[in-house]
Amino acid sequence: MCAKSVEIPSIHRDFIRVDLSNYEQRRGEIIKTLMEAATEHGFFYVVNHGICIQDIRAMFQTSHDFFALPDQIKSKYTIDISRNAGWEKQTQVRPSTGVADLKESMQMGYHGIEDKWPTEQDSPGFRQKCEQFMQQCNHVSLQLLECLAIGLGFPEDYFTRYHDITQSDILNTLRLLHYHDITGQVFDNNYWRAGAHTDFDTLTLLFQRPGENGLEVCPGREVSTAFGQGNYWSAVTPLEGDIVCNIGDMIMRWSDDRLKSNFHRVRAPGLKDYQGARYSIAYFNQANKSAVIQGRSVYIEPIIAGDFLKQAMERNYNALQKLKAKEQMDMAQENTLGSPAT
Ligand SMILES: O=C(O)CCC(=O)C(=O)O
Ligand SMILES: [Fe+2]
Repeated sequence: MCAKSVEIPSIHRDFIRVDLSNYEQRRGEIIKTLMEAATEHGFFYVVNHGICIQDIRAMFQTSHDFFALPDQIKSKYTIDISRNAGWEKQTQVRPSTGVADLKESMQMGYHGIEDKWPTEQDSPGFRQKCEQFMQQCNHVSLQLLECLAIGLGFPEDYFTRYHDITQSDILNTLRLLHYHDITGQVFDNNYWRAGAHTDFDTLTLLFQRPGENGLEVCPGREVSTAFGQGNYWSAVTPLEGDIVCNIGDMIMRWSDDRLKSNFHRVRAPGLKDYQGARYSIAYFNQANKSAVIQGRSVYIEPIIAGDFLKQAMERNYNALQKLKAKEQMDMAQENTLGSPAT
């Protein structure tokens, strides 16, 4: 399965740039461009979004400083999967690869995670910077969600009223990612900085740093089977200040598949590439846990957002168990075939 996803060829794509400047005056134009981007590629750049480069750089610096702490300190904030908050290092195994991503990450939410915020002593300014950045990401996200609702023919608050960060059941998450420096190292084909996956959420905002390449997408309608075994992968080049946005599974279902969530991954660079560290920052929008996700034509069966996520995680877990069982069977078969005849 993993080897196959490597075999999919790559092509260059120019992803659509959605310009959010003069939002109120240009909303109609923005909706048009956004709908094209969200229904065709599912991945697009968002530019002139109002988060200034200095703030983005400062957030990256905060992330860098946190990850530079000894593991002993970071492990005080080890991830709690049930709250999707905290620190993990090389523990996320994707069903597309069967091995842990070559990365560490730190996830923070809005409510109920007091024990997962690093103390001021451990990471000065971390909480304040993250919370400020989350507010900025939320502002951009609400504009995009509003435009998507109108573009789909719904009332403008159709999605935004279910992404209410003042509610205690908000699931929006800020994820800081650090892919380690692997200079001089060579990994097998099934090792990825982030294995192929779709996001479970409604809308992801992703910040990258120039030169730290590796993000690839298998866009929209072309994905036909599981784990990125669609037609072509395309690189999503990091452009400083621009946000890379992608549609997630939750809003794909909510929109009866009109908005397209698609597979993406982060390649582990080879010896000929830049193999230094990569830092990225993702802001995942998810509907409030109690929100009802209901389509109008294809997915008319309502589902609570919390259950949707639970089911998505269970599907992932089951796919991983299946992969492991298959690997064990293959290994047992190889051993049998390879054992000397008696
Ligand atoms: O780091 C990246 O560029 C992508 C991360 C990602 O896809 C994720 O965390 O879901
Ligand atoms: Fe992702």
